[in-house]
Amino acid sequence: MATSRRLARWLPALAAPAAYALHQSYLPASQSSSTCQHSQLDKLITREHVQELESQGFVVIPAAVQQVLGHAALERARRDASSCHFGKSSNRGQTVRDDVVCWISASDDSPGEGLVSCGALLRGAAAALERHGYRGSRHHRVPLLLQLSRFEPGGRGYGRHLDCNFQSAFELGISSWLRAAGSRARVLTAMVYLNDPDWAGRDGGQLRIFHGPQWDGSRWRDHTDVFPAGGTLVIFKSPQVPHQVLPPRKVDRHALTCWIAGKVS
Ligand SMILES: O=C(O)CCC(=O)C(=O)O
Ligand SMILES: [Fe+2]
Repeated sequence: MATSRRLARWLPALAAPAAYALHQSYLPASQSSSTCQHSQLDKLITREHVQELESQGFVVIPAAVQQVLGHAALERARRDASSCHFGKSSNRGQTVRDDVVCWISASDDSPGEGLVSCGALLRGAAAALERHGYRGSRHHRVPLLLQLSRFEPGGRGYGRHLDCNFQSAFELGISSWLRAAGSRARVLTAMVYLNDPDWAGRDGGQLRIFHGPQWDGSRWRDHTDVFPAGGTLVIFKSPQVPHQVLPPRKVDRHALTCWIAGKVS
């Protein structure tokens, strides 16, 4: 009797750390942002970029790969991307999603020199933002695995979504909710496009970022379309910025994505 009363007293105290440990075990392997610093990216990113990200939720830096790593590196990464082995993503949910993906490991050279150098650039984004005073989130963790996605012409793109899944354990069921721990921890999405640098309007495939009403000088718009031109770097706040991918029209569309975890400030 005394034992069961003691157990009843200790059980809640034991359950909380156990639940925390279980939750942590579902987070993707990651490193602190300071271990992923990229000195050339630190020079490209400015205080103005950081202010744009803080105020409007996203920032777009055209030709970032070319400026930091050079044109040849972008071409190497494009070649590497075209020879990856892609499969359907396990994270499909209710949203239309017609891409195929391949996971690129930061601790492995096998995806090719071009992809590895673009991955290192992306993985340096959190440290570069911190260096220039970013305050939107903190305690950044950078994953070891990056997503390479391919959208093919004729598909439906990727419907409007957030990169964080905030559905409750009741809605998802406990095991899917635990598996979504990594997605809930995301605070920043950093992406580079590995396409033709001259990607144009007729090619489709825009990333449509929804930001609420903004005056663009001639009319109110609630979204901005970003062309996935090769080398463009896009960073946005994962929990707050809904976005979608319009279907590409003629050629395959490749993007390398790094989801940075942390705490929203
Ligand atoms: O490729 C893009 O532009 C965005 C892809 C995307 O939204 C995602 O993978 O979650
Ligand atoms: Fe997304």
